[in-house]
Amino acid sequence: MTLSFYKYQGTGNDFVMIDDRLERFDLDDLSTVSKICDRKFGVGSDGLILIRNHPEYDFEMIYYNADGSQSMCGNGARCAVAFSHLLGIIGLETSFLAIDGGHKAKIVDGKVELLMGEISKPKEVEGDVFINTGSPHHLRKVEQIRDYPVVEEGSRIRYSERYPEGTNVNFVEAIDENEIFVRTYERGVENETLSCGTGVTAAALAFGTKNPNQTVAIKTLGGDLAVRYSLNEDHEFEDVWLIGPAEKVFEGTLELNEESVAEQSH
Ligand SMILES: N[C@H](CCC[C@H](N)C(=O)O)C(=O)O
Repeated sequence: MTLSFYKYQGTGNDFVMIDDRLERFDLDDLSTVSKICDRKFGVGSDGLILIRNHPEYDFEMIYYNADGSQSMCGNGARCAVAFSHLLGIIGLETSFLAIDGGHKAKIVDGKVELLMGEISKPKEVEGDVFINTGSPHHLRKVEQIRDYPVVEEGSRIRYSERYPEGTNVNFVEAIDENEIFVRTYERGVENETLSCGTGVTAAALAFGTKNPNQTVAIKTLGGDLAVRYSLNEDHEFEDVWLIGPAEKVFEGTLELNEESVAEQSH
């Protein structure tokens, strides 16, 4: 059975995208998800994204990390918007469904702006910070970030008893008043990724700026992102937008053995 796919990347966080509006992909077949994401035996990516129809939204995005686990993915959502535009499902604005609920997004000057969903209040954790921006993030302020042992320290925190479900771990260095550099160890990829959308959003909110209603510039190993947000009178985050590029890299076809694709009769 062959399935066509597209490869997208958003500041180096890369995804296999499948137009699954015919609902042929078996959502429970996690071994096929990991095979597709495998960088030696498959296409290779940080995650896999299915686009499906939805009665109340322009589309639904179903995201899997490379290990088959599921969560909200900010960069993946931005790539899903660009992909849905390419497929002609949407124009330049959309309202779509992800695992953490509905999101608005728009394509402006070739970048995708994503309105983030519910965000938890920052919690202090032994000198670090924890925020859930649709996926869980442990954040630590560091110096000389380029030399920081991201995988060693990131995996230690990710697998610590504090996080029975695991967490993503971000290391953040302040560049100036409104600019930070972020490196991320990602749960479900179990490695450092070149950028993490929900992670840089958490970093911007935790350490990004002293001036609310500002845009925080974020540098990552994979490229530049921005987060714009405002604070309401209770000092809660509101209108949090994640902004950045989402590029199509190539397209191809996947050879899937029969059991990887749900029978037509389902
Ligand atoms: N690995 C994350 C999901 C993907 C997050 C990241 N790729 C993003 O852009 O937000 C988790 O398991 O919570």
